[in-house]
Amino acid sequence: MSSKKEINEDLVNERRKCNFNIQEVTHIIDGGVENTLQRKKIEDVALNGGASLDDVPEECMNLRERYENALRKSCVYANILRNELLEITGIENFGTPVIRRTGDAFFKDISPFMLHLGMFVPTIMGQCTAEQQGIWLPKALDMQIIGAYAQTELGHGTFIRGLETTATYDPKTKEFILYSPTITSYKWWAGGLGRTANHCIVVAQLYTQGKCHGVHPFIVQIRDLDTHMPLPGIKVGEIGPRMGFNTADNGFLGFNHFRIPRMNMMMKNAQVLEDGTYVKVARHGKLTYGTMVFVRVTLVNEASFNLSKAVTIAVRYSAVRRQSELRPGSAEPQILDYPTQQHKLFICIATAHAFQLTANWLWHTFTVVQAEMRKGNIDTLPELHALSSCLKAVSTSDAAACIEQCRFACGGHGYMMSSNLPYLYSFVAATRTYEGDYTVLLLQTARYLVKAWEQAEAKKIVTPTVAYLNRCFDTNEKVAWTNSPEGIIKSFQAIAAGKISLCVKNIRQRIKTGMDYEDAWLMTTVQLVSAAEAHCRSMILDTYWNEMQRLTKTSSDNVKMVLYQLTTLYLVYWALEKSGDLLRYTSITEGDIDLLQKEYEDLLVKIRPNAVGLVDAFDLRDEILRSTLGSYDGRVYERLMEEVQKNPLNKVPVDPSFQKYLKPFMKSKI
Ligand SMILES: CCCCCCCCCC/C=C\CCCCCCC/C=C/C(=O)SCCNC(=O)CCNC(=O)[C@H](O)C(C)(C)COP(=O)(O)OP(=O)(O)OC[C@H]1O[C@@H](n2cnc3c(N)ncnc32)[C@H](O)[C@@H]1OP(=O)(O)O
Ligand SMILES: Cc1cc2nc3c(=O)[nH]c(=O)nc-3n(C[C@H](O)[C@H](O)[C@H](O)COP(=O)(O)OP(=O)(O)OC[C@H]3O[C@@H](n4cnc5c(N)ncnc54)[C@H](O)[C@@H]3O)c2cc1C
Repeated sequence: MSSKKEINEDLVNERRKCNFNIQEVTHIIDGGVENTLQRKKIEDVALNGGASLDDVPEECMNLRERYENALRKSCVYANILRNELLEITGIENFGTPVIRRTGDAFFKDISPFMLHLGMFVPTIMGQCTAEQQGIWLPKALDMQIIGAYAQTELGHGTFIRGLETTATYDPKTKEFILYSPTITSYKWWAGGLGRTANHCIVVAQLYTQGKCHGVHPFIVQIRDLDTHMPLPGIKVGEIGPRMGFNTADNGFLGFNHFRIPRMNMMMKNAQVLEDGTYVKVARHGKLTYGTMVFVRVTLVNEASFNLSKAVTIAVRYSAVRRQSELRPGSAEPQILDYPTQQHKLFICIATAHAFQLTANWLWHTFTVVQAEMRKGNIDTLPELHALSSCLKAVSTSDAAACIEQCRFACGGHGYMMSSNLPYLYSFVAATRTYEGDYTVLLLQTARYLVKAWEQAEAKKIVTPTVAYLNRCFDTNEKVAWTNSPEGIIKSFQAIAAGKISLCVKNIRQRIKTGMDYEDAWLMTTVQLVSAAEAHCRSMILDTYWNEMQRLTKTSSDNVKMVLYQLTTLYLVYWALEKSGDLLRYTSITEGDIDLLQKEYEDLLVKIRPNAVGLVDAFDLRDEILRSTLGSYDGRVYERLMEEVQKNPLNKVPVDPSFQKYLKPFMKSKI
């Protein structure tokens, strides 16, 4: 066991073995040297005081203490944010992933301000007119008002058109009347709504001049700004303990004929004039869903970031942990030396890279589409919706599975809250559901793919992300298998095209048997989800491979080599995972699959000496990792012991409940 200041010897050796320049890889992950410098600057400012650390671990507090503690830290952090960080990032980038990342040094669970910054402010930016932004944005950015995003109801989350809350315009008073007509119409789940927010965005069915115009967003004050009491006509509270997000005070909200001024309707995309006339401004009916698209785009980055944390913890721990013996009497190996452990972990490093590069690419696409829309061109929105839907679904789902694998890789200690792995898992598991459930979003992408297929069939040129359909359309034969990165990507495109084609064929056949289109679609949804997933995987593989090629053009040889090995590992891993599909849609043989398996195992051996270097390259400060198992110095056992001292149960040698229950119980007769 190392002394307090020392770095664990095994980790020292691992770092000595690493044969590439770690900083170079950090710059690639960050998207350039400038970004790394900016990130470090933000981290230095945000984490300067080490204000994040709790005397008692969050998990040892009761619900109320946890909430209060999270609020205390949120205020500390928000002060740093508005007084110092905003100046560094600029308003337009204040929600930058880097700020989100430094926030994790303060909260193991979640900040009650998360939704204010993550959705309330972006919705004001995206759904308000310039005049409305002038009113709300400065107050929101300065946190004079704190908001939530209340869309989901007890009865409906997925099906937004089915929301029941009504906002009825009264031209006499120039107000909207908000009403919750049923128990299922109560808003449910909104983060920050239960105890913290004094305002929220409410998505409600708009009625004016006796007609319903569908769901629209409104900005609503729900609590008094001085007393914080709910305003008359508002019923608000916390929904109760959940698997994670326990400090986010997710809330419920009901309205009893609650009135808000006309101008509190967010009017960028549609307006209600003083006399009650409804005016549609937007050229696309779904622009009111804009905040969701934005958050889905950011969630791909979230998936990568959280996974990079989990795998840093698990790889460092696996270098420190020794277990079993390979031969009788031999020294216990580091568990990282077991190929099965490498199989669990190296794919997680590669996945974090794949999602990071895909997230950067998606963010760029998002900004291009936004710029086009500002010019009045909405043609690229459907493609963005299809892209962000499937990438959000697959990246959050894969990241959750990988984080759970990292926990498995840490054995019993991984189950400790102090490892931080359970927190990471519960956070990312929620991302698979919120902001659009996995299946539901893949079905949105499937709609787009079926249309694209029909266009390809009509010999029309389709959009860039589905351009492979034009190429694959005429191929009746199986695609020729070649074992190369390009060959694997092409094969995945063939799988996606084959699956989409089959879906279209099955829908048409079902219609021929007398089904209407909706039923034929419904009966094909299992295959449609699979087709959308295949399309998404082909895009991730393609983006990861091509972006890594581009980004390493000027890198040193060893960096090129290790990143090539990692990218190839990812491609080969997925080829093996989907070998059934490859056998169906390409000319791959059993022999080729054996070769792929061998290549995969060889790659594990090659990557092994650089494993710790690769996770060090994520450059995650200990304050952000917050893990007894994953710190840079590898003092795993000391930290586990230190954590025991902080456990309130250990404050007294005999628990008071002994006298109360255990002693009388033991002394009682059977
Ligand atoms: C001080 C402390 C600091 C702490 C640090 C803070 C740092 C801040 C930074 C934070 C950064 C990141 C973290 C963010 C974290 C956020 C946490 C979020 C928590 C969770 C929030 C929520 O969950 S909010 C609620 C989300 N709800 C949903 O997503 C619902 C899902 N359902 C839907 O989207 C729709 O109902 C659905 C699309 C499924 C169907 O809609 P519907 O109207 O019925 O449409 P359809 O009939 O199916 O389709 C019609 C056509 O419309 C097209 N379409 C649908 N949606 C869109 C769209 N969004 N854009 C464009 N087009 C769309 C669809 O494709 C159809 O087209 P077609 O041509 O007719 O086929
Ligand atoms: C931690 C957390 C935080 C949240 N924060 C917020 C927030 O701040 N604001 C907010 O408004 N909401 C929030 N939500 C709500 C969230 O957006 C919804 O829970 C989510 O969109 C899923 O909707 P649902 O709960 O109605 O699930 P349901 O739609 O009821 O899904 C249940 C099952 O039915 C399936 N299903 C549903 N519809 C279909 C379909 N058409 N085809 C096939 N299968 C279908 C789904 O795949 C799923 O398996 C939060 C949720 C969580 C868990």
